[in-house]
Amino acid sequence: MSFRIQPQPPARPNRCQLFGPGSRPAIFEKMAGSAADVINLDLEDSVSPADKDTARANVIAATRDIDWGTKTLSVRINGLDTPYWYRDVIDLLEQADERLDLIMIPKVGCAADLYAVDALVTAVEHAKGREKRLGFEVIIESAAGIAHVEEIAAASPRLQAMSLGAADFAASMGMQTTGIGGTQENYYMLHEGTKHWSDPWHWAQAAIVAACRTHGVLPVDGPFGDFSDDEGFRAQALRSATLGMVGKWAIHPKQVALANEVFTPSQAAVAEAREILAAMADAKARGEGATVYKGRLVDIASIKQAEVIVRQSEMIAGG
Ligand SMILES: CC(=O)SCCNC(=O)CCNC(=O)[C@H](O)C(C)(C)COP(=O)(O)OP(=O)(O)OC[C@H]1O[C@@H](n2cnc3c(N)ncnc32)[C@H](O)[C@@H]1OP(=O)(O)O
Ligand SMILES: O=CC(=O)O
Ligand SMILES: [Mg+2]
Repeated sequence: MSFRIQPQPPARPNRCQLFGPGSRPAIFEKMAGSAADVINLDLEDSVSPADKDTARANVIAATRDIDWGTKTLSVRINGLDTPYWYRDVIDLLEQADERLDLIMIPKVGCAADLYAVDALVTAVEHAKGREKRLGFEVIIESAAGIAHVEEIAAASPRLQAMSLGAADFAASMGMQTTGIGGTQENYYMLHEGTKHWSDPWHWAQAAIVAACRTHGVLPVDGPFGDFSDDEGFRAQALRSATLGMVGKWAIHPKQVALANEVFTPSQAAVAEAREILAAMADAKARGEGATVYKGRLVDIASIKQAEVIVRQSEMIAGG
């Protein structure tokens, strides 16, 4: 137990983060017109080294020239192990419109990574007199990242969201797969001759959710590479939502509606949550801490569970 109140994460919708390469400005208007809550313009792994400077210029122009509506606008910078990241940060902070909400820092391995970026961002913000304080999001996608996930979640007051990056994570962990998320053919239990597939991403997701919930950060599931497999995407997203994640990346526009559907609490789920709250209000009026709802126990913890669903639904409706 702890006497500390668990902090709430930022109250903004984050059901789907739509990615697009910064080197492909022709799709920026399409991204802006999508139903994604968050837009991630990429300067990192979807951009070839030869295109890094052009992509950076495209993205900076897009913060000024494109109407992003009420979306959260984020740019994924290059990793701290590259020669590009400092120029990404300086040019974005010196030249991008204050419409930019977040930068996403990939491949974070320890809290000091965020400290370093925070120091640079803070210096340029002061030097340029930027009034809007830039937020951060990070990707956990390495062995070091998952080993230090809790200190990373606590590392900066700018941090708003943390994603699992299945592709780089698999590579860093030495996993025998080229799949990006989803079921892995060889990860099964055998019971009386029948295969039961298990979820190799589960433990990392659970670690991320726990770190995020401890420190008031939004936990997000990253990419699902096979964009021709809608049911595979939905199954992965449903598992993530059940574990406590608030959204998932889309690496193709057809994944946006799938993510929004899964991470928006259904009308039935909201109605049931409200009924549980009503049943508990009646129980409280009778001086009881526990009661029966549809043949099952509900008690004071059930109020908190129901409030998670109602709060998420109201926040999405209001956003
Ligand atoms: C592991 C990681 O790091 S994941 C994150 C980094 N990766 C990325 O950002 C990749 C993002 N996705 C993409 O670049 C592209 O979607 C690709 C390369 C996967 C596929 O691109 P295409 O071959 O153009 O796909 P496709 O032909 O199916 O596109 C259909 C339509 O959607 C548009 N489109 C494609 N990708 C996007 C996108 N990310 N956002 C918005 N619109 C898009 C196309 O322009 C096309 O529009 P049209 O019908 O008006 O012509
Ligand atoms: O950056 C994302 C990943 O899966 O790697
Ligand atoms: Mg990656």
